[in-house]
Amino acid sequence: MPQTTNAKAILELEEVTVSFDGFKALDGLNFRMAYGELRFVIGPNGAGKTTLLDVLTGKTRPQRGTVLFDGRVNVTRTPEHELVRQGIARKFQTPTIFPSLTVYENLEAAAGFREGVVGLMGRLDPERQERIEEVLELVALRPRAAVRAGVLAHGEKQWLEMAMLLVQEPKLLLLDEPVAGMTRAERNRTGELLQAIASRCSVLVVEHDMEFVRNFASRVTVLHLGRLLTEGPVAQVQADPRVIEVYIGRSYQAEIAA
Ligand SMILES: Nc1ncnc2c1ncn2[C@@H]1O[C@H](COP(=O)(O)OP(=O)(O)OP(=O)(O)O)[C@@H](O)[C@H]1O
Repeated sequence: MPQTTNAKAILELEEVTVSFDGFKALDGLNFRMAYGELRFVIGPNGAGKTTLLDVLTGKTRPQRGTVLFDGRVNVTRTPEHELVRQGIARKFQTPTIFPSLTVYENLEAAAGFREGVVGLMGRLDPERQERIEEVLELVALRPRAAVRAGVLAHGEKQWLEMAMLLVQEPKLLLLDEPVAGMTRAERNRTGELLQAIASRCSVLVVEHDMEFVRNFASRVTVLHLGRLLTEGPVAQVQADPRVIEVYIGRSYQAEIAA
Protein backbone atom coordinates (compact mmCIF):
# COMPACT_ATOMS: atom_id res chain seq x y z
CA MET A 1 0.00 0.00 0.00
CA PRO A 2 2.33 2.72 -1.21
CA GLN A 3 -0.03 5.61 -0.39
CA THR A 4 -0.02 4.74 3.29
CA THR A 5 3.74 4.25 3.35
CA ASN A 6 4.39 7.56 1.60
CA ALA A 7 2.10 9.44 3.93
CA LYS A 8 3.99 8.12 6.95
CA ALA A 9 7.08 9.97 8.07
CA ILE A 10 10.41 8.21 8.50
CA LEU A 11 11.37 11.05 10.84
CA GLU A 12 9.30 13.37 12.97
CA LEU A 13 10.91 15.87 15.33
CA GLU A 14 8.79 18.06 17.54
CA GLU A 15 10.07 21.00 19.53
CA VAL A 16 13.54 19.51 19.93
CA THR A 17 15.87 21.57 22.10
CA VAL A 18 19.53 20.81 22.79
CA SER A 19 21.37 23.12 25.18
CA PHE A 20 25.09 23.24 25.87
CA ASP A 21 25.64 25.20 29.10
CA GLY A 22 22.57 27.29 28.39
CA PHE A 23 23.38 27.82 24.69
CA LYS A 24 20.70 26.33 22.46
CA ALA A 25 22.26 24.46 19.54
CA LEU A 26 18.73 23.31 18.65
CA ASP A 27 15.92 25.56 19.77
CA GLY A 28 12.47 23.99 19.50
CA LEU A 29 13.22 22.38 16.13
CA ASN A 30 10.32 20.89 14.18
CA PHE A 31 11.32 18.67 11.28
CA ARG A 32 9.55 16.03 9.24
CA MET A 33 10.77 13.79 6.47
CA ALA A 34 8.78 11.29 4.37
CA TYR A 35 9.89 7.80 3.35
CA GLY A 36 12.07 7.67 0.24
CA GLU A 37 13.09 11.32 0.41
CA LEU A 38 16.52 12.67 -0.44
CA ARG A 39 16.57 15.70 1.88
CA PHE A 40 19.32 18.28 2.05
CA VAL A 41 19.86 20.30 5.23
CA ILE A 42 21.81 23.52 4.86
CA GLY A 43 22.48 26.52 7.06
CA PRO A 44 25.29 28.84 8.11
CA ASN A 45 28.03 27.70 10.51
CA GLY A 46 26.63 26.94 13.94
CA ALA A 47 23.05 26.52 12.65
CA GLY A 48 22.71 23.16 14.41
CA LYS A 49 23.14 20.76 11.48
CA THR A 50 25.69 18.47 13.15
CA THR A 51 23.75 18.59 16.39
CA LEU A 52 20.68 17.40 14.47
CA LEU A 53 22.62 14.38 13.17
CA ASP A 54 23.97 13.75 16.69
CA VAL A 55 20.41 13.69 18.05
CA LEU A 56 19.26 11.29 15.32
CA THR A 57 22.01 8.79 16.17
CA GLY A 58 21.50 9.07 19.94
CA LYS A 59 24.92 10.66 20.47
CA THR A 60 23.32 13.80 21.88
CA ARG A 61 20.16 13.68 23.98
CA PRO A 62 17.80 16.66 23.77
CA GLN A 63 16.58 18.37 26.93
CA ARG A 64 13.16 18.80 25.35
CA GLY A 65 11.08 17.50 22.48
CA THR A 66 10.34 14.21 20.76
CA VAL A 67 12.04 12.36 17.91
CA LEU A 68 10.11 9.54 16.26
CA PHE A 69 11.82 7.29 13.70
CA ASP A 70 9.97 4.91 11.39
CA GLY A 71 6.70 5.77 13.09
CA ARG A 72 7.57 3.75 16.19
CA VAL A 73 11.12 4.26 17.54
CA ASN A 74 11.44 6.85 20.30
CA VAL A 75 14.95 8.01 19.35
CA THR A 76 15.70 10.06 22.44
CA ARG A 77 15.15 7.01 24.67
CA THR A 78 16.87 4.39 22.54
CA PRO A 79 20.55 3.40 22.96
CA GLU A 80 22.89 4.31 20.10
CA HIS A 81 23.60 0.69 19.06
CA GLU A 82 19.89 -0.09 19.02
CA LEU A 83 19.26 2.88 16.70
CA VAL A 84 21.82 1.37 14.31
CA ARG A 85 20.00 -1.97 14.56
CA GLN A 86 16.69 -0.24 13.90
CA GLY A 87 18.11 1.14 10.64
CA ILE A 88 19.70 4.55 11.22
CA ALA A 89 23.12 4.66 9.54
CA ARG A 90 25.52 7.60 9.62
CA LYS A 91 28.48 8.31 7.42
CA PHE A 92 31.05 10.69 8.80
CA GLN A 93 33.37 12.82 6.68
CA THR A 94 36.43 10.64 7.29
CA PRO A 95 35.91 7.19 5.80
CA THR A 96 36.14 4.28 8.22
CA ILE A 97 37.10 1.56 5.79
CA PHE A 98 39.66 -1.23 6.29
CA PRO A 99 42.55 -0.10 4.02
CA SER A 100 44.33 -3.46 3.89
CA LEU A 101 41.22 -5.38 2.85
CA THR A 102 39.86 -5.40 -0.68
CA VAL A 103 36.71 -3.52 -1.60
CA TYR A 104 34.78 -6.81 -1.63
CA GLU A 105 36.19 -7.90 1.75
CA ASN A 106 35.22 -4.55 3.25
CA LEU A 107 31.66 -5.15 2.08
CA GLU A 108 31.69 -8.72 3.41
CA ALA A 109 32.82 -7.46 6.79
CA ALA A 110 30.12 -4.79 6.80
CA ALA A 111 27.40 -7.22 5.66
CA GLY A 112 28.26 -9.61 8.48
CA PHE A 113 28.54 -6.87 11.04
CA ARG A 114 24.88 -6.10 11.55
CA GLU A 115 23.87 -9.64 12.42
CA GLY A 116 27.07 -10.26 14.38
CA VAL A 117 28.28 -12.76 11.77
CA VAL A 118 32.03 -13.03 11.26
CA GLY A 119 32.16 -12.03 7.64
CA LEU A 120 35.91 -12.15 7.21
CA MET A 121 36.49 -15.76 8.14
CA GLY A 122 33.31 -17.62 7.33
CA ARG A 123 31.26 -17.64 4.13
CA LEU A 124 28.37 -15.29 3.85
CA ASP A 125 25.02 -16.74 2.94
CA PRO A 126 23.81 -16.30 -0.67
CA GLU A 127 21.38 -13.57 0.32
CA ARG A 128 24.17 -11.38 1.72
CA GLN A 129 26.41 -12.11 -1.26
CA GLU A 130 23.61 -11.01 -3.54
CA ARG A 131 23.20 -7.83 -1.51
CA ILE A 132 26.92 -7.09 -1.85
CA GLU A 133 26.75 -7.63 -5.62
CA GLU A 134 23.77 -5.30 -5.89
CA VAL A 135 25.44 -2.56 -3.87
CA LEU A 136 28.73 -2.91 -5.79
CA GLU A 137 26.75 -2.30 -8.94
CA LEU A 138 24.92 0.67 -7.42
CA VAL A 139 28.10 2.48 -6.36
CA ALA A 140 29.88 1.47 -9.59
CA LEU A 141 32.78 -0.15 -7.71
CA ARG A 142 32.41 -3.58 -9.34
CA PRO A 143 35.61 -3.13 -11.44
CA ARG A 144 37.44 -2.24 -8.20
CA ALA A 145 36.10 -5.17 -6.12
CA ALA A 146 39.49 -6.93 -5.83
CA VAL A 147 41.49 -3.74 -5.18
CA ARG A 148 42.78 -2.95 -1.69
CA ALA A 149 40.64 -0.20 -0.23
CA GLY A 150 43.70 1.77 0.90
CA VAL A 151 44.72 2.54 -2.67
CA LEU A 152 41.32 3.82 -3.82
CA ALA A 153 40.91 7.46 -4.85
CA HIS A 154 39.30 9.78 -2.29
CA GLY A 155 35.88 9.64 -3.98
CA GLU A 156 35.98 5.86 -4.31
CA LYS A 157 36.72 5.52 -0.59
CA GLN A 158 33.67 7.62 0.20
CA TRP A 159 31.50 5.50 -2.10
CA LEU A 160 32.87 2.33 -0.53
CA GLU A 161 31.90 3.56 2.88
CA MET A 162 28.41 4.41 1.66
CA ALA A 163 28.26 0.90 0.17
CA MET A 164 29.34 -0.57 3.54
CA LEU A 165 26.41 1.16 5.17
CA LEU A 166 24.01 0.13 2.39
CA VAL A 167 24.74 -3.59 2.67
CA GLN A 168 23.44 -3.30 6.21
CA GLU A 169 20.13 -2.21 4.65
CA PRO A 170 19.43 0.93 6.69
CA LYS A 171 16.07 2.66 6.51
CA LEU A 172 17.62 6.08 6.92
CA LEU A 173 21.08 7.12 5.77
CA LEU A 174 22.63 10.24 7.34
CA LEU A 175 25.50 11.87 5.45
CA ASP A 176 27.68 14.69 6.74
CA GLU A 177 29.15 16.74 3.89
CA PRO A 178 29.60 13.77 1.55
CA VAL A 179 31.32 15.73 -1.25
CA ALA A 180 33.92 17.56 0.84
CA GLY A 181 37.32 17.30 -0.83
CA MET A 182 35.95 15.68 -3.98
CA THR A 183 36.73 16.61 -7.57
CA ARG A 184 33.92 17.96 -9.72
CA ALA A 185 33.55 14.59 -11.47
CA GLU A 186 33.40 12.82 -8.11
CA ARG A 187 30.81 15.28 -6.85
CA ASN A 188 28.60 14.67 -9.87
CA ARG A 189 28.93 10.92 -9.49
CA THR A 190 28.05 11.25 -5.79
CA GLY A 191 24.96 13.31 -6.61
CA GLU A 192 23.73 10.63 -9.01
CA LEU A 193 24.55 7.99 -6.44
CA LEU A 194 22.54 9.74 -3.71
CA GLN A 195 19.54 9.91 -6.03
CA ALA A 196 19.88 6.19 -6.74
CA ILE A 197 20.29 5.37 -3.04
CA ALA A 198 17.10 7.29 -2.24
CA SER A 199 15.15 4.64 -4.16
CA ARG A 200 16.30 2.11 -1.53
CA CYS A 201 16.20 4.14 1.68
CA SER A 202 15.55 7.66 2.93
CA VAL A 203 18.60 9.93 2.81
CA LEU A 204 19.36 13.04 4.86
CA VAL A 205 22.38 15.04 3.70
CA VAL A 206 24.04 17.91 5.57
CA GLU A 207 25.92 19.89 2.95
CA HIS A 208 27.87 23.13 2.60
CA ASP A 209 28.59 22.94 -1.12
CA MET A 210 25.83 25.09 -2.59
CA GLU A 211 26.57 24.17 -6.18
CA PHE A 212 26.10 20.54 -5.25
CA VAL A 213 22.85 21.32 -3.44
CA ARG A 214 21.56 23.25 -6.47
CA ASN A 215 22.41 20.43 -8.85
CA PHE A 216 21.10 17.47 -6.88
CA ALA A 217 18.66 18.57 -4.19
CA SER A 218 14.93 18.62 -4.69
CA ARG A 219 13.75 19.47 -1.19
CA VAL A 220 15.95 21.58 1.08
CA THR A 221 15.63 22.46 4.77
CA VAL A 222 17.40 25.56 6.02
CA LEU A 223 18.42 25.70 9.68
CA HIS A 224 19.39 28.90 11.42
CA LEU A 225 20.15 29.38 15.12
CA GLY A 226 18.87 25.89 15.90
CA ARG A 227 15.50 26.46 14.26
CA LEU A 228 13.88 25.66 10.95
CA LEU A 229 14.17 28.84 8.90
CA THR A 230 12.44 27.57 5.78
CA GLU A 231 11.94 24.47 3.69
CA GLY A 232 10.97 23.68 0.12
CA PRO A 233 12.20 23.13 -3.43
CA VAL A 234 15.78 24.30 -3.92
CA ALA A 235 14.89 27.18 -6.26
CA GLN A 236 12.29 28.52 -3.86
CA VAL A 237 14.63 28.28 -0.88
CA GLN A 238 17.43 30.04 -2.72
CA ALA A 239 15.16 32.92 -3.61
CA ASP A 240 13.80 33.27 -0.07
CA PRO A 241 14.87 36.66 1.34
CA ARG A 242 15.32 35.15 4.83
CA VAL A 243 17.79 32.63 3.44
CA ILE A 244 19.63 35.35 1.56
CA GLU A 245 19.71 37.41 4.74
CA VAL A 246 21.32 34.69 6.90
CA TYR A 247 23.91 33.96 4.25
CA ILE A 248 24.83 37.62 3.72
CA GLY A 249 28.17 38.32 5.29
CA ARG A 250 28.95 34.65 4.92
CA SER A 251 30.17 34.78 1.35
CA TYR A 252 26.64 34.80 0.00
CA GLN A 253 27.82 35.69 -3.47
CA ALA A 254 30.20 32.79 -3.50
CA GLU A 255 27.94 30.27 -1.80
CA ILE A 256 24.49 30.97 -3.17
CA ALA A 257 24.67 33.10 -6.28
CA ALA A 258 27.64 31.41 -7.95
N1 LIG B 1 29.47 19.76 22.61
C1 LIG B 1 29.23 21.06 22.50
N2 LIG B 1 29.46 21.92 23.50
C2 LIG B 1 29.21 23.24 23.41
N3 LIG B 1 28.70 23.83 22.32
C3 LIG B 1 28.45 23.03 21.25
C4 LIG B 1 28.69 21.63 21.28
N4 LIG B 1 28.34 21.10 20.07
C5 LIG B 1 27.91 22.14 19.33
N5 LIG B 1 27.97 23.27 20.03
C6 LIG B 1 27.57 24.62 19.55
O1 LIG B 1 26.26 24.51 19.03
C7 LIG B 1 26.12 25.30 17.85
C8 LIG B 1 25.62 24.44 16.73
O2 LIG B 1 26.67 23.57 16.35
P1 LIG B 1 26.58 22.57 15.14
O3 LIG B 1 27.92 21.91 15.05
O4 LIG B 1 25.40 21.70 15.28
O5 LIG B 1 26.38 23.56 13.91
P2 LIG B 1 26.54 23.26 12.35
O6 LIG B 1 25.33 23.82 11.69
O7 LIG B 1 26.82 21.81 12.13
O8 LIG B 1 27.79 24.14 12.00
P3 LIG B 1 29.00 23.87 10.96
O9 LIG B 1 28.41 24.15 9.63
O10 LIG B 1 30.00 24.91 11.36
O11 LIG B 1 29.45 22.46 11.16
C9 LIG B 1 27.48 25.92 17.59
O12 LIG B 1 27.46 27.25 18.05
C10 LIG B 1 28.43 25.08 18.40
O13 LIG B 1 29.54 25.83 18.84
